[in-house]
Amino acid sequence: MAQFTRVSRSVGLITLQNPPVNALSAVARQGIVDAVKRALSDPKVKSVVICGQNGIFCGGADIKEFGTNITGPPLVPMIHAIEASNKPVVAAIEGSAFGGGLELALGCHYRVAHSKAKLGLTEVTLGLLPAAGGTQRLPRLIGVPAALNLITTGRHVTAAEALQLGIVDQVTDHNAVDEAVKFALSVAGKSLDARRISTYPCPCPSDVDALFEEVMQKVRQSARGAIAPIACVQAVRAAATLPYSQGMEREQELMATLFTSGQARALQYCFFAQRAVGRWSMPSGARWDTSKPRSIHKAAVIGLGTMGRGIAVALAQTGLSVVAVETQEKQFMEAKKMVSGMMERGAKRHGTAPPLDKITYSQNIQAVADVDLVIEAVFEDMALKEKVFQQLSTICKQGTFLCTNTSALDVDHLASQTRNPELVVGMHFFAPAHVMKLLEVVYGPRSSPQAVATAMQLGKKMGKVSVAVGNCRGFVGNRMLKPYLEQALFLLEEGATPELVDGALEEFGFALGVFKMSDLSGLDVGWKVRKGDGLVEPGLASGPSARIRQGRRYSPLGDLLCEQGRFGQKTGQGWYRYDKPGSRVPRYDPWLHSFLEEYRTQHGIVARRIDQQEVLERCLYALINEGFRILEDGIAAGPEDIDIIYVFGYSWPRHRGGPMFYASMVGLAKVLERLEHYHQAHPDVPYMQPCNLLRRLVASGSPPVHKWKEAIKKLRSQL
Ligand SMILES: C/C=C(\C)C(=O)SCCNC(=O)CCNC(=O)[C@H](O)C(C)(C)COP(=O)(O)OP(=O)(O)OC[C@H]1O[C@@H](n2cnc3c(N)ncnc32)[C@H](O)[C@@H]1OP(=O)(O)O
Repeated sequence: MAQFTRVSRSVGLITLQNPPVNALSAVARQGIVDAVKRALSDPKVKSVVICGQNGIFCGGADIKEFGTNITGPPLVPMIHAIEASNKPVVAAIEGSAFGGGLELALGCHYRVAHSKAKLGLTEVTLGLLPAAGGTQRLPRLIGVPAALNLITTGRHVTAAEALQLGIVDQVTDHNAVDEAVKFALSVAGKSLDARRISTYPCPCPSDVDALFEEVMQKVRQSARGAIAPIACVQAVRAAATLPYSQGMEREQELMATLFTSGQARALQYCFFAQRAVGRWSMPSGARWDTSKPRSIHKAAVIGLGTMGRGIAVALAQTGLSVVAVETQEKQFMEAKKMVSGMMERGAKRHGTAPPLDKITYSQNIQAVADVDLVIEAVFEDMALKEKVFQQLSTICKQGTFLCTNTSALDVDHLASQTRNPELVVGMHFFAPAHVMKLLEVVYGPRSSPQAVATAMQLGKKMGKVSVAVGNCRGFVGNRMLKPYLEQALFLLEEGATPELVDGALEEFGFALGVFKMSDLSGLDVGWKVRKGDGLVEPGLASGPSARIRQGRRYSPLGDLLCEQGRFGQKTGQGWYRYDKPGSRVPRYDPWLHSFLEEYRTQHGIVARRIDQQEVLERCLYALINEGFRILEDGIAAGPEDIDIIYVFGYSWPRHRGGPMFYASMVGLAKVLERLEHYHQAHPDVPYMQPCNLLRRLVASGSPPVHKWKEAIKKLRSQL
């Protein structure tokens, strides 16, 4: 797992060999310890280079080992032995040096990086801290403020930035291992006294307390309840205030509390879940590894509203030729200006040229005749979309994939409007489409595996986390959101306030509570959908039927607000009030509170005290129960798919691992018991009735989340 060879006569070359990312597994660590010993004891070796095979230095500790009985030599003494060596050791960094990989490099006396390499102390993203000396060495090397930034965010830096910060000594466009060997030859025999980072004093600003207080406040705010970033600040503080050996003790102490925490488990689950969703499968048996995608060179976007503009930008930024079609004159002119502005701002941020020439605009749908793939992004109206699909089916060349960016509508019905329904899939982007990472790829019963594979691959190329899901109203994300939103409204009816509900959800870790989020998205969006579904009945201000639709409990609160022209941020009033239309800071609105009181009186509801726990249980368990139904229906292939959709598309706090992982952490029996309780209390809310799959999982001993897929398969075969 680490090969030792002698090169250029006197350089000991140690190559990490643990594909695919040269992670520091027990065997790899043993290999390094053995190879270092060999290099140090070989009198012909005057200096040493450590590199990784296949163009990647090291992806850090082996995450798969966490939670198991870890054997083999620990990282800290291994890195100390390298630093203490009396022969110079040079790290040759190609590809990635992340987490323990960068900590290993910081134990070396010199670092040479390829210009395309990326470096980072990424442990915080896994709920940990850089506990192989990273929190103690990095601040000594680059100073406290820069180290805090890297360690608390886990962000990746380019080789150029690493050079600027002083993390690496040389950057090369040539072969980094060859350059490191040359470097090692040049430093052989030189004193290493000034090269051991652990011996450096930590450069510190004069007012350490003030600095750390300020940083801690900022980190707490952005952490949304995650504990690892806080522990990272505490560990760096130890570097700034204690001698190295005591700092190391503090690092280990803090790590011990993180290592076994539920948050670390959740974040590590997300790491693997994110990769697992790429290995998609369909109920037909079609899979990622047996379905060949087609290359897309030219794509079209139909409809340049908010979504269409974002999609066009995202496609152009991927390097594709894009035909952007908008038939309405006013929208066409406005969209052209907006799209160019979005690309220019994006390019400025990345220091690149805006890909303006990648997009051609047209007001005529005939312009899409020769594209490989179309993404329809017209208004969310089935009749309009039907018409567009009928046109596309006759205009486009043979074999063009036809995709719809719908957030809820029936993809199979749209496929039925075309000559080749197998070429039709849904591509559900999230707003703003050029920024948000999530893409739901929706397959209908007639979508071909190739169409799904192509949309999944295109999503990946666009930098999206793509999840393949089945076709049903709202797919996965929005279908689960519906009971969540409804519960929030019912809670208001019963005595809660928007502030109370949002406060509970934000404390849980959501960036925005449900009412702030609705104000941001626009209340009119849901109103329009409810009108389309025949749920809005303006005449029914009171009486028992005012709060019942289709035999189920219904809350008209949202409709009543919309009737008042309160659409949220855009009108300056919604569940909160805003200083002016378009303002973003929600403020307490006395009008809304009187309105709620009047509403309750009108409907004979006596407000009761509702606590945060009830808010969380009702909103989250309703959403989770729908998640189980989605699994039962085969709309999502596994809990990982649902969790990744929620983490990337709905700001579910990553350190809680997604709704299905969260349910497994709470305990399925407890979720079942609470759902039963709430269903008994609210029998007119059918979706609170615990789903059969949940009952069966509990009956089969509540297997851990990574075993659900298998358990579901078994349960299905028993039916
Ligand atoms: C204390 C804690 C310490 C000291 C640590 O070091 S914690 C680990 C810190 N390391 C990281 O955070 C890096 C994690 N890995 C990545 O960011 C990326 O994998 C990569 C940039 C290194 C490579 O990216 P890419 O080429 O796109 O490949 P994938 O991400 O798809 O990964 C390929 C497979 O390798 C598995 N993998 C990646 N890193 C590790 C790791 N550190 N330990 C174990 N396995 C790892 C990854 O899961 C993929 O496998 P599958 O899941 O697809 O089976």
